[in-house]
Amino acid sequence: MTLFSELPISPAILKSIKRMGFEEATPIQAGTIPLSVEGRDIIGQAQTGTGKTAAFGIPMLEKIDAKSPNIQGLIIAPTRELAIQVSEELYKIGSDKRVRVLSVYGGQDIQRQIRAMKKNPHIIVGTPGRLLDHINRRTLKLDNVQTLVLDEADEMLNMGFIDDIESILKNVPSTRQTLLFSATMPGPIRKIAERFMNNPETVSVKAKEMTVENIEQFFVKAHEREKFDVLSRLLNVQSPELAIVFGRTKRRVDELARALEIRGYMAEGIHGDLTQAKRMTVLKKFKEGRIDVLVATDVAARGLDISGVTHVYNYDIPQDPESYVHRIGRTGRAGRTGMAMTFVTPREMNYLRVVEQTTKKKMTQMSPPSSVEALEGLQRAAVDQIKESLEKNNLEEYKVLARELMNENDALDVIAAALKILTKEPDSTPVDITPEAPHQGKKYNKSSRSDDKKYNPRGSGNRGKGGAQPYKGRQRQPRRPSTRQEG
Ligand SMILES: Nc1ncnc2c1ncn2[C@@H]1O[C@H](COP(=O)(O)OP(=O)(O)OP(=O)(O)O)[C@@H](O)[C@H]1O
Ligand SMILES: [Mg+2]
Repeated sequence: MTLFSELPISPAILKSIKRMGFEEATPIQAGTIPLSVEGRDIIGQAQTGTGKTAAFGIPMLEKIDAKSPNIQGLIIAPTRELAIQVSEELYKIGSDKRVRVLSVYGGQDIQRQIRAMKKNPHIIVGTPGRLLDHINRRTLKLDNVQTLVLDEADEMLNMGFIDDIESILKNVPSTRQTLLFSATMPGPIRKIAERFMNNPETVSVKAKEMTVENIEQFFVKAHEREKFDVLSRLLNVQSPELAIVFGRTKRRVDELARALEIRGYMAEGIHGDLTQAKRMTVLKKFKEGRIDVLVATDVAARGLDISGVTHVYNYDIPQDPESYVHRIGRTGRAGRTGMAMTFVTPREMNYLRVVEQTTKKKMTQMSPPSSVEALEGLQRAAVDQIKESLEKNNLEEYKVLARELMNENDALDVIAAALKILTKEPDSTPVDITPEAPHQGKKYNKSSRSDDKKYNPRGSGNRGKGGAQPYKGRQRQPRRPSTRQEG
């Protein structure tokens, strides 16, 4: 156990960390902060939700000269929401030191960002596309950058992003310190990473499994046509506080969100084709609990830290084992517990085993709940509501009427009636979901991209993305034209 006070951290930053409620450093923080403060290049790998942001953020903030007007730190993140989140966390850690942090990302007014740039931020957190845009407009000067971080490094160095990263790096001094962090770091990507680094030290928090122990992992066998009913029943039985449902394509996400809404769930979708304003409102509503099911593509798989996510459902099995690790890692963060359910069609069973081999963790088979169990789940939720109300103990105004009901009826009947009214009985309104072809595990290839990435003409990694076609056996999916890259 290491306390933050035992690490080489200055008083101003310690003060901010303390205010955030952190006392003990997590293993990745204890393992990398001293090395990083010394100036070493680091590849840091540790499980999801174990504090990698502060692990790279604290040493970067340590080195900032808050009196200088220059940009001294650059962090590149794969999605806009993650760039925002990382900049918020760094702002908090650096607030007593008065470090200025700015996030720049696509979908936001560029003029506004240019104005913000004139206020001399010390640290920029950005997505690759928008960073390049600023570099090309000469509105971003990176010659004084001393620390560079690639958050979700393996994703950033994957085919879809590598060219942009290389172009950005040409504008950063080669004397910089480079820090790469992720929960996953496949071998071939580590090789690419080393090209950008100077004698890097790898700090990998040793764990038996790649996934976090306190996430219970299940798989549910279901045919494509059964998946939606299985999902509704699971939601009814498990009544998550907040749940994320991952689907393979944007269309899938739209259809699922709509279908869940029709069946009476508070659900909305998020994916790369929505406007940035919409993406942000959906995420805000989810964080505030105004919706409790977020349906998402892999755009929400990496890095997002939303407290209260108790359940992750992989409605479609992820494209690669890394995506599995990151998706389920949206729950079970910072020591909390969580549950992950992966839907698998009979033909995807072999691929499920590939995922298990990579994560070194077996998933437990769960049988889909019956309609009776689903109803019981909903009834239990109603009972919980009553118990909660009893605890609040503010029922005085209802007691006169309650007494009246009890005088005229049997008490058990009265309670049963109240329960029946409170129970949100299962809804079977028909919904329309276009079937997807199964994941073709055998042809599994590391260059598989999530739907929000640039189309990669070199790889064969576009399987499963032509989900618009009704399932026609083993037919190859049509090639998908280039999609806009996250900017
Ligand atoms: N030392 C600490 N003590 C308590 N909480 C912490 C500590 N460090 C970080 N946290 C909190 O833990 C949560 C997860 O941290 P963070 O998002 O940095 O994880 P991560 O390792 O980057 O995960 P991912 O791989 O999913 O990106 C955050 O809410 C963060 O504020
Ligand atoms: Mg992270």
